[in-house]
Amino acid sequence: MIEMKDVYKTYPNGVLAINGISVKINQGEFVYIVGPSGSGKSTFIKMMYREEKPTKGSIVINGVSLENLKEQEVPFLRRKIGVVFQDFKLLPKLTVYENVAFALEVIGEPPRNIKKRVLDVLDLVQLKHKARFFPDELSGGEQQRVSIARSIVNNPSVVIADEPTGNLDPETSWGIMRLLEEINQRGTTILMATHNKEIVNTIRKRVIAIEDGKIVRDETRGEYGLYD
Ligand SMILES: Nc1ncnc2c1ncn2[C@@H]1O[C@H](COP(=O)(O)OP(=O)(O)OP(=O)(O)O)[C@@H](O)[C@H]1O
Repeated sequence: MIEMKDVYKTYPNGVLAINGISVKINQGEFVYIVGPSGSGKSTFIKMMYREEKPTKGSIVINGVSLENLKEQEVPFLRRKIGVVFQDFKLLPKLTVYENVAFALEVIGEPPRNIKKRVLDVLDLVQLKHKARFFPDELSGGEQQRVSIARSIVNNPSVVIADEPTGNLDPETSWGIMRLLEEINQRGTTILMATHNKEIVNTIRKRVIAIEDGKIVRDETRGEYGLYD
């Protein structure tokens, strides 16, 4: 479970990005985070994987309080949380296989476990046949599937996706959604910040809407709302 209590975030330049958020997200939920541009969606999710720290308030993920987490413990948190970005963030000089394997190597996974695990997740995202390709030899949708494979290769309990379909055409975006739903059906919590109205209104899930750094709406089977 993810629990935020009275969280505030002011950036060093004085911008108040999160203005008092409390929320609970249960294991296995699929949650869309929506809201206008600049409303605080990315800041909200960045605090969950400790890319940003709250100025005030507490965040507890699966019983681990992020407040008391020491810098050297952050990699342990990142094992429990997979992250997917709009611009994929693959390493250009590594192959598809190596990009995914790297996520296991950095956490010291024994080499004998790595090969099977990487091939299993590449199979899940249907890219086993492109394991030796480099990122610039793949389409945008394929690159996003590699980045999703990388995000789940450690078996995290949560996957956080910041506009995962933002750079993709509509048809490719539906494919990415099917994959995220499949991962969710295996028990992984998914948090997805998105501007994709059509997806939110078609694949209905919990919707948390953020405006001016506050939650203004939290609905079990919500709609996108009137944002651009
Ligand atoms: N690193 C930073 N330093 C200072 N201000 C920041 C930083 N990151 C974000 N902000 C500001 O915090 C506010 C919230 O930004 P955030 O990126 O969380 O919004 P968002 O809802 O994700 O927007 P978008 O939908 O455009 O991605 C904005 O006013 C933004 O300018």
